[in-house]
Amino acid sequence: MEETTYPMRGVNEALGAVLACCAPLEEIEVPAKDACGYVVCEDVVAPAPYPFFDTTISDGYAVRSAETPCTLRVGYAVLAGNKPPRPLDPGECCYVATGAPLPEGADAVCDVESAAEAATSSSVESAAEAATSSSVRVPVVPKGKDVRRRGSDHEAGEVLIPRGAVLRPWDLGILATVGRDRVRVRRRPRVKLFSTGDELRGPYDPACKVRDANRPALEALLGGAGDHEGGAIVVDGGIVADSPEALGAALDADCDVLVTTGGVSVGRADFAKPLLEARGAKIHFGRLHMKPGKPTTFATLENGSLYFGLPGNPVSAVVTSLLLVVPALKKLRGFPRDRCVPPHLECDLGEDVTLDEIRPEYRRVRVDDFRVVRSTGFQRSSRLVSMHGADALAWLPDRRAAATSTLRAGARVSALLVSPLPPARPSFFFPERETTTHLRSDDDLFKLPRTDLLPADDHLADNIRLSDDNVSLIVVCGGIGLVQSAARQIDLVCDRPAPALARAMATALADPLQQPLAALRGTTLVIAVPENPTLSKRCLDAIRPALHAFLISRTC
Ligand SMILES: Nc1nc2c(c(=O)[nH]1)N[C@H]1C(S)=C(S)[C@@H](COP(=O)(O)OP(=O)(O)OC[C@H]3O[C@@H](n4cnc5c(N)ncnc54)[C@H](O)[C@@H]3O)O[C@H]1N2
Ligand code: MOO
Repeated sequence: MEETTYPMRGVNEALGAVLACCAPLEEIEVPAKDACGYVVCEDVVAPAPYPFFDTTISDGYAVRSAETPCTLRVGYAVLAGNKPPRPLDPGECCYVATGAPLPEGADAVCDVESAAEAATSSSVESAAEAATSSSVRVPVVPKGKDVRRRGSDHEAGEVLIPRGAVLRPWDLGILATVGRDRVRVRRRPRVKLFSTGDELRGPYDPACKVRDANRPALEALLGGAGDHEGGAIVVDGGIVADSPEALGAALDADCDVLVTTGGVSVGRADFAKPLLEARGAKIHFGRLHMKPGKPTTFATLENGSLYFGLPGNPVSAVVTSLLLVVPALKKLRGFPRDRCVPPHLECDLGEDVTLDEIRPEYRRVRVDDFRVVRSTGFQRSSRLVSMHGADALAWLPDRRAAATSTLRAGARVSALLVSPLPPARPSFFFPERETTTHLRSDDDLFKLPRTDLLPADDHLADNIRLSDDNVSLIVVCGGIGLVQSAARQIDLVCDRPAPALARAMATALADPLQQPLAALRGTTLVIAVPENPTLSKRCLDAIRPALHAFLISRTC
């Protein structure tokens, strides 16, 4: 076996080298409607105050506030887009639709609902009727009520979108609001993408052995406009045969970034590195201390293009694209450096994992409830299905660095997010109370996988029903006092009481007005403890050994 001469580089060092080579591309002007995802190169400044005139934020009556409360004649109506025909006379009001200009003399608006309420039953009975009456009774309307002043959304000269921002869909609305149909942005990089390998056939070829999975995956990843994608203009270069001549022709492509997959390892048909050397390209790194992705190569070509030689194994190609190529493309697009790299989340391992002997690993994981990571299955670098459903790449140290061969469930790991996270289960949408915050941060139970914490409110029964079948333990906070509100809801959804646990907690509390509960719903244990943080902890402490035994039996 031929031994490669390239030193093994750490991923952070490699990322630093990549970003150092990526100077933001030049500025261009694009139609504002096409500017989503571009980095803007100018401060977008409001040319005029907005709104242009004093207007109203409700459908109602423009009044002179000093005259209220009173009955007023409805002199005329102004709809949005119309001009008031004349100033308001004393004793007069006018109907105004939301967004219509206020007439001179008006300094407040009484919405139609309040006018209807203030009216006697003989005159006006509903908001709809009030809107069409010829006179209206209005209550006290303070000066300025429901008035949207000229320039109160933004003043002339205000910076609405600062230079350097990534334009989002709503920013296109802002550009439209201020009448900008073109905007200065940084050019998107042009990427040329090739797959290499004699064994490969077209991605959708019905009769073949190895279909090209890398081009469709990388074209979408590098060209996609999502937060985790590259946002480049990707040109598909097709499949390149395993020969130095064919690869050499590919390397001559005119683009900002050239990406090939395959042929970067040390095999007889792996021509990328020798060819780069022969052509005098500057090779920044040729091997990485990571799994997957070891033979990843990065170079500056003679014509100035940047070159990524990614491994042919599809997972390796995708993972190294996420960690290196997407950040490079973002830097070229003008993103600030800290926004080029995938964000990371500190998570707990949801299961024991065996570490690689030599290389730190980027394991494909899903992230549950923003805190627990679980593997997407068998992690071989040819098995692209391990990317399916992956929200993040969990960084796992190698055995030597970790001084162990296995990381246990509950261990802290850093997860690099590669897609938008799925929502947490419904219970997490409820406002955190003192107890829930306290328990979550302090209690080891909640660092274990498959535990859930619910407040004792009207939604409790529904929330227990909605909890994932995989949840082993649900802790309900409160509802165990005089009226036992949690008991009724827990009864509705649980099949069997667990009286021994309830008794142990009650004994620990020694308070007749606090009756903790315990019941089983299938194999999920539901317990209800006091809301008070000290008392809830006392309950959990009383049954902790039993809970641990129960949770472990559920995990096995
Ligand atoms: N003696 C050694 N052998 C290998 C080493 C090593 O250090 N010493 N490293 C291994 C690692 S790690 C990787 S990763 C691969 C990468 O090799 P290449 O980049 O040269 O890739 P290929 O050999 O061309 O292909 C690898 C594998 O992937 C399949 N493939 C390639 N392209 C595609 C594609 N577009 N779509 C689907 N599948 C593709 C190809 O058929 C091979 O099965 O090298 C190891 N070997
Ligand atoms: O480093 Mo390779 O990319 O694991 O299979």
